[in-house]
Amino acid sequence: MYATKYSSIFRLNHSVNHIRRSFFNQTYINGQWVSAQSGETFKVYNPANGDEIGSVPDCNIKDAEKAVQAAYNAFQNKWSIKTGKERSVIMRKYNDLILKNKDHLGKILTTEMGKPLKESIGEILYGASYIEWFAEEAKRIHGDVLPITSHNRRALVLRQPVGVCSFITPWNFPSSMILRKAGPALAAGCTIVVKPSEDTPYSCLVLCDLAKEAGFPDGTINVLTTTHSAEIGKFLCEHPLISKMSFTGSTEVGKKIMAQCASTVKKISLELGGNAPFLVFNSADVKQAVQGAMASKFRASGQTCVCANRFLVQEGIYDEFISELTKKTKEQIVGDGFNEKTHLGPIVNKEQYERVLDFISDAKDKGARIVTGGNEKKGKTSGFFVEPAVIADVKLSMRVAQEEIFGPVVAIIKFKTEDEAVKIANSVDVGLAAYMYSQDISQIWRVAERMQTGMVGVNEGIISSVEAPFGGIKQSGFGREGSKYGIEDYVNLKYICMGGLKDVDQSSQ
Ligand SMILES: NC(=O)c1ccc[n+]([C@@H]2O[C@H](COP(=O)([O-])OP(=O)(O)OC[C@H]3O[C@@H](n4cnc5c(N)ncnc54)[C@H](O)[C@@H]3O)[C@@H](O)[C@H]2O)c1
Ligand SMILES: O=CCCC(=O)O
Repeated sequence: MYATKYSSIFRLNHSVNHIRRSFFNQTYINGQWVSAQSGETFKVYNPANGDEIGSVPDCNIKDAEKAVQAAYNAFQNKWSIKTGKERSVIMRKYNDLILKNKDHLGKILTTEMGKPLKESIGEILYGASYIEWFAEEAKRIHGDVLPITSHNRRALVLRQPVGVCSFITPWNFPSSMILRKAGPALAAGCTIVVKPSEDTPYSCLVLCDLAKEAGFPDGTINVLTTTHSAEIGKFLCEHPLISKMSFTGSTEVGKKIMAQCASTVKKISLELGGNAPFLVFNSADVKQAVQGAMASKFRASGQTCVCANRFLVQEGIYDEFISELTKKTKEQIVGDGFNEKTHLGPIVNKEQYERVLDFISDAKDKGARIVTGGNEKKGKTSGFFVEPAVIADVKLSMRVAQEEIFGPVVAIIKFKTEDEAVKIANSVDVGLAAYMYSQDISQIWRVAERMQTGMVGVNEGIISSVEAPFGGIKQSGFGREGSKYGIEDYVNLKYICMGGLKDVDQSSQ
C-alpha cells in the first residue's frame, strides 16, 4: 500500500490536525523534493471549513528555469529515447499505483478542493483512465509510408514527441486535468513542467510521489507550485526550451497564454470555459431530462466547464420540468465533502463564492423567479456553501444567461420553437458542450448538427470519457484530450523524402 512521501501526511481521516506541516514545504523538480530557492511558501486552505491545510513552496522564475532545464535534459537523454513499449510499462505501473491509492488520493482532493469524497475518488479513476489508455497508445504511435508519384523516391512520415510540455491547470479537477494531459504527453515521449492551481497543489504533488515510485526518470515530471501565476505563466509560454503549452482554465487567461506563446510560435492546446446550453424539447422524457440536468448541473457543485449553464425549456413542458427539477434540487444535501450524505460540497474559494451569489442577486434584481435556494448555506462549518438554486423566467440580458456561472444555479429560459432554441444556444462566443433532450430522432440530428460546440450530449447529462475527444470550439479553445485523436496534440509529423532509389529496370545497372 501507499508508503511514500505523502502517506504520513494524509491519514485516512479528514481532520487537518493530522497533517505534519513541515512536510509540506516542498515541491518536485528533477526527481527531488525541494523548497523554493527563495525559501518562500504559501498556505493552502480547506474550502469546507477555512482551515489551513499546510504550505507549499512559492516558486519563482529561478525555480521555473531549474524545472525547465531538468525537463529538457530528461527529454533529450532519458524519456524520449525509450521505446514506446518501455514507456508503456512505466505508465501502466503508474496507473496501477494510482488505482491502488485511489481512496487516499480522493481524500487529499476533497481536503483541498471540497467535492464529495465519492466524486473525488471518481475523479481519480477518471484521471487514471487517461494514463491507462495512453500507456496502450504509446506502443501504437505509428508513422506512414505514402504513395508518391515518383519511381525513385519514397515518402515516409514519422510521429515524433514535440518536446518539453508545460501544463497550467485549474482547481476544479486538480488531479484529472493533469493526468488527461500527462497521458498523451508521456506516451509520445514528452517531458512535463506543471503549474497547478494555487488552490489545489497537493493533488498534483501526490501524483509526483507515485510517478517516482512507478519509475519515471528524474526530470520527466516537474511541478511549480506558485502564487506568481502570471509571471511564471509568461515565463513558461516564452521559454524557448518548452515546445508545447497545454492550458486548462478560463477563456480570459487562455487568451493571454495564446498571445504569450506567439513569441516562440509554440504548439498550444487550450481547454477553456464553457456556457453549455441544455435544451429540453416538448418531446423529451421529462424524468430523464431532470435526471440528466441534475447530473450535469450539480457535478462538483456546478464547478465544471461542461456543467449545463443555460436551461432552455420548451413551453409545453416548462412547468412540469421546473416542478420535477425543483423537487429533486430540494433533496440535495450541501456540506463537507467528507460527510457521506453530502451531495454538494463547497465552492472552492471566497472569490468564486461571492461571484455565484452575485449571479443570483443580478437575476433576482432583473425580475427572474427564484423557485428555490440561492442562499448562503450556513452550517456547522464556515465554508463557502451555496444552497442549490432553481431560477425560472430568466431573460437573456441576465448574467446567468450570458456568463459561465460555475456554481449550483439552474437558470431556466422558456422557448417556443426549435429555431429559437438553437439561436439562443449558439448566441454565446464559447462552444464547449451542449445537451439536448428529445425523443424525436429527426430533431435530434437537426439540433445536434447545428450546435456550435465541440461536444453534444443527447439524452445524456454526463458525456466525459477517455474514449471520446474532449474539447471545444469558438472561444472554448482548441485541441482534443483523450481518445484516439488525443495523441496528435503531442506529436510533430516529420516527412522524410527518401530519394535516389533504383527502379526495377535500373537495379541491374
Ligand atoms: N475546457 C476544459 O477542459 C476545462 C476544464 C476545467 C476548467 N475549465 C475552465 O477553467 C475555469 C476555472 O478554473 P480557474 O478559475 O482555475 O481558471 P483560471 O484561468 O483562473 O486559472 C487556471 C490556471 O491558470 C493559472 N493562471 C491564472 N492567471 C494566469 C496568468 N495570467 N498566466 C498564466 N496562468 C495563470 C491559475 O493559477 C490556474 O493554475 C473555468 O472557466 C472552466 O470552464 C475548462
Ligand atoms: O471541468 C472540466 C472537466 C470536466 C470533465 O472532464 O468532465
